[in-house]
Amino acid sequence: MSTRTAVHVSLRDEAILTSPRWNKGSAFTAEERKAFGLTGRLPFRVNTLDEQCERAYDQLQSRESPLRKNSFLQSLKDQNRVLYYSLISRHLEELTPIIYTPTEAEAIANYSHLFRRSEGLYLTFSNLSSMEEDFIEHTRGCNIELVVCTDAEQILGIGDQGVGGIGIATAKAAIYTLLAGVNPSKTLSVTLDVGTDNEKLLSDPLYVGWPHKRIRGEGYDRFIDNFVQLIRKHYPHSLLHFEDFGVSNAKRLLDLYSEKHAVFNDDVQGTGAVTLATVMSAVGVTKSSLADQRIVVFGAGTAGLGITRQLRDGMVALDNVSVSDANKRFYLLDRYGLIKASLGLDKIRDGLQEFVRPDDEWEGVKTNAKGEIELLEVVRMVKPTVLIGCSTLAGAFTEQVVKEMAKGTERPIILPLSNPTRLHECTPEDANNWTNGKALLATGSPFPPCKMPNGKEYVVAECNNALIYPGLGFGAIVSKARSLTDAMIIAGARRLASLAPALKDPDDALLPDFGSSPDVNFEVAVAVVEQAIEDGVAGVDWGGKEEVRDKIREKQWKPVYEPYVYDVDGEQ
Ligand SMILES: NC(=O)C1=CN([C@@H]2O[C@H](COP(=O)(O)OP(=O)(O)OC[C@H]3O[C@@H](n4cnc5c(N)ncnc54)[C@H](O)[C@@H]3O)[C@@H](O)[C@H]2O)C=CC1
Ligand SMILES: CC(=O)C(=O)O
Ligand SMILES: [Mg+2]
Repeated sequence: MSTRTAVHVSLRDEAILTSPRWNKGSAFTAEERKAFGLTGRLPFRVNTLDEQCERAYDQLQSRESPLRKNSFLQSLKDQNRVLYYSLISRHLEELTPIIYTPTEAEAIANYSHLFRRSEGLYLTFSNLSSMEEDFIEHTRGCNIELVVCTDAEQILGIGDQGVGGIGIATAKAAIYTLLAGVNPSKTLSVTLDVGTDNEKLLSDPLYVGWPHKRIRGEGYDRFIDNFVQLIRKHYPHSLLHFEDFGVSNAKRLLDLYSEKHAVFNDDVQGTGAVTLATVMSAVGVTKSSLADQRIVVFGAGTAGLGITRQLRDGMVALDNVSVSDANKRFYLLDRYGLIKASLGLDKIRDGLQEFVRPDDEWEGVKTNAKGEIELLEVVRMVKPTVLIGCSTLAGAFTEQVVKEMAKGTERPIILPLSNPTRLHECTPEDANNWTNGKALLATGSPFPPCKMPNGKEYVVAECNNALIYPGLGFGAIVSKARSLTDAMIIAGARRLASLAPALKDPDDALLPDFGSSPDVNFEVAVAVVEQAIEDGVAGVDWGGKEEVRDKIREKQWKPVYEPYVYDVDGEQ
């Protein structure tokens, strides 16, 4: 007999079997079958969750392509939530790339053709007048703690995906549950459908989103503001996570709302934090400090700027250098080559000004026909110790660039972070070969280990924000923090860096593997809560460090079946 307290549930019969939240399928016990009118609706045998996972895993294996596995898992999620999370938790390293990058990018790009049933909340620009009603209808009876939203303008590295963006919101929310233990019933995934500029989608007769050019300017701002005000009104203590907004909106919206609500932009802050941890781990191997690095960032968009600012803030906080000295350690490039003063205001986006290089520093340096200074020249001149790619330009880190970098530094730190896999600036294997195994590497999507010249394998760390954002967000949620402060983010990054295998063995990976990401995110959440309490922004008053750990553990949702009793006034 189970000693767990039974949950009171009011759904019966077909309604409970078709509710992904409550359905247990063949695992309903004999008593539950009787109480919920299921005896004749299920085959005789009562399965355990272990048996169900074994069967589901076999079924999954019969699908060959990653995309088919992705849609199988999506169906499973629609049928039985506990089974979905339990199955993935048991095969985390194998199945995360199926439900997240890289496969989810393919699922999103084909969203309208794969569409079977709704997931999350679709708020459409043309239905602005019913936004609140739609919102209330969808969230009735829920106690939402986390909202993940996207406007889908820059999904991973594949650009504008219109309504298909719901796929990244739900994938990011699922990762919160898998890696941090956020209760899936308390999360809301939202796509803000403001149209799309993706011509392929607009001309597709099967496109299920709003077939309209993307709304920009005042209309867009009003729509987003309506949405944010709804969240503030109905769920004032929730965390609002922005994902894959375009470069002209991501940082702007974060700044606009950060004083008013607990907001988090994953591409800016999550990517910044995981990259800070990676570089901290790498400088541990090279026995130098953050502030000693010369850092080239290729692709100065949302992620590029988020990474740059976070590394800069890390230098200031941890190495005690001034902001202006720290700014000088960075060299940013975008479509127009090196970002230098003479590029002019139209080519230098807001937020980049602090990192613009003076022209006189580059006198005499070779330019291309358009007068731009390209990556190879920058590498020649700067002799960077760190090279980061977030440009979506596959192959940008050529053999020549990487070899040039290796001439100027003993252990080049190279992070091709663009997703999905096919968009990486170089493969780790190439970077490893071109540097005779000297490069310290991490990538945005998973890659197999590289063979070192001495025959050993080098495990390539996955520098993906998923290694840290679930812990950052969960820490903010459980501490009831009014905001996710810079200090909380740095605390999370430091905790992640402290868990790097390379700390113990310099030939090992720069970050822990995804198999251990639940433990890693737990530690990140602990660091975030401790910092929130120290900074006085937490809404809880937990005493010692052990209490923080116990409370976080208590609040984690786990994919296990709770016993149910039928109750006409129970949950639904
Ligand atoms: N590993 C991770 O955790 C993360 C990886 N990313 C990846 O980073 C990439 C960029 O994402 P966002 O910053 O959100 O996009 P974004 O569109 O804001 O930034 C991309 C930047 O690269 C620039 N760019 C494009 N072509 C270029 C070229 N030929 N040369 C130089 N610069 C060029 C663009 O002008 C833009 O400024 C994507 O592939 C995304 O998947 C983003 C967030 C997290
Ligand atoms: C990982 C992620 O957030 C991105 O590639 O956009
Ligand atoms: Mg993203």
